[in-house]
Amino acid sequence: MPVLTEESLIQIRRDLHAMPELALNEVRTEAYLEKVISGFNQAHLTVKHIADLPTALLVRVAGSHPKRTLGYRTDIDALPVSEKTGLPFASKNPGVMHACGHDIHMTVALGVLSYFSEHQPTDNMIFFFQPAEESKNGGKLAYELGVFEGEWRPDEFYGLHDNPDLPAGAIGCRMGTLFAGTTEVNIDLEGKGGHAAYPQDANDMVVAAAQLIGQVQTIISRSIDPIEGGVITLGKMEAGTIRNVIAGHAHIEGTIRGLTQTMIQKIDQRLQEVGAGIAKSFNAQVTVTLNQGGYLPVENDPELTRRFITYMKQNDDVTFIETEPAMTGEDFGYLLSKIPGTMFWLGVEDDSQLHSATLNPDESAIAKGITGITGFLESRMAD
Ligand SMILES: CC(=O)N[C@@H](CCC[C@H](N)C(=O)O)C(=O)O
Repeated sequence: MPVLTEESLIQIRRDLHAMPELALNEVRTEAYLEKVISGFNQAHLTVKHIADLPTALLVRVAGSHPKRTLGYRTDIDALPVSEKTGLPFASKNPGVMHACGHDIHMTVALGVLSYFSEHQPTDNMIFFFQPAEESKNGGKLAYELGVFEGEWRPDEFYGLHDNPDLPAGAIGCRMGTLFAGTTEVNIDLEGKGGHAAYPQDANDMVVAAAQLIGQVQTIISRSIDPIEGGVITLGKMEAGTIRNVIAGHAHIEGTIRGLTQTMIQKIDQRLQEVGAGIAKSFNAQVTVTLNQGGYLPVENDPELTRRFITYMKQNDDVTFIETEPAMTGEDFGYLLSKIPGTMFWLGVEDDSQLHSATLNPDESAIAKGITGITGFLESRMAD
């Protein structure tokens, strides 16, 4: 059985791109991945399912002379974004899109796995196809279900994220913190609805929500050290039903970003305080619900990351770029808080940003990524 060709990798990526599924609903995606893997040389492979996390998939490759177990993780979920790329292989699932490039991530993981299914590694390997990265903490769920126990526990964990700002196929990484930690924010404002003509008898939650949003935007600019920085984005708001009814309820969803836990906790606290202030001044009930889940800052392990960067810099086939920390979040941060490892970027050069309806990653990154990653993992096994 040959290792996946560049042509078949592109086809796999396009198939996956056309069938995006949301967090914890990746049923067809999981089945597709399993079908592709069933075509690999099975001599040293063991597949594992998790009853309580049915869209997750793990594959163990038994090493010939194992000194350790190397883990490689890819996320598999998509986003509630309506695709506007116009590509022939665009999403066939309306309102859902691989707008964060997890189709590229999965294809690279399959390429690396197919290589090691043909070239038995010396160390053991665990490939983790993880559901629910964009929300619902799939990495943390898996860890807490005891998935990484016994022979399924990696000693080191590696994973990538695609990056449209880097040249296609380039590897980006840094020592220390690569990605921010995040807190998911839900805010419910409860007042009293009424007739548009009689505001004196109602308690308008559209006005209260507008004030709250304005005040929230002062948290970063007035309460946070600008050298450290942070982000609050309120990405969704719902209130009211019709123009001439005063809304008695408003709902807001957002996300907080900070590069340290201390910073995230400070922003969390200020948000609670602003919510309490709005509740008081509008005589309303304001419930601020914060959930960090597994989205801890992504902290690269010093020694493993030094080895990773050294390998990538010395490899003539790899364009390596030292990157700054990013305010993107990743629940791989949770897994790296339990198991040392390295997260890195794979360049996919595109004008559109991650989470954009027009994201169109450069597919030439796939083969280059696989070459760099398999080379690094083999060099790690030789240590
Ligand atoms: C790489 C990336 O875009 N990741 C997502 C992770 C979501 C974090 C969490 N659900 C939140 O929204 O707070 C991101 O939005 O950065």
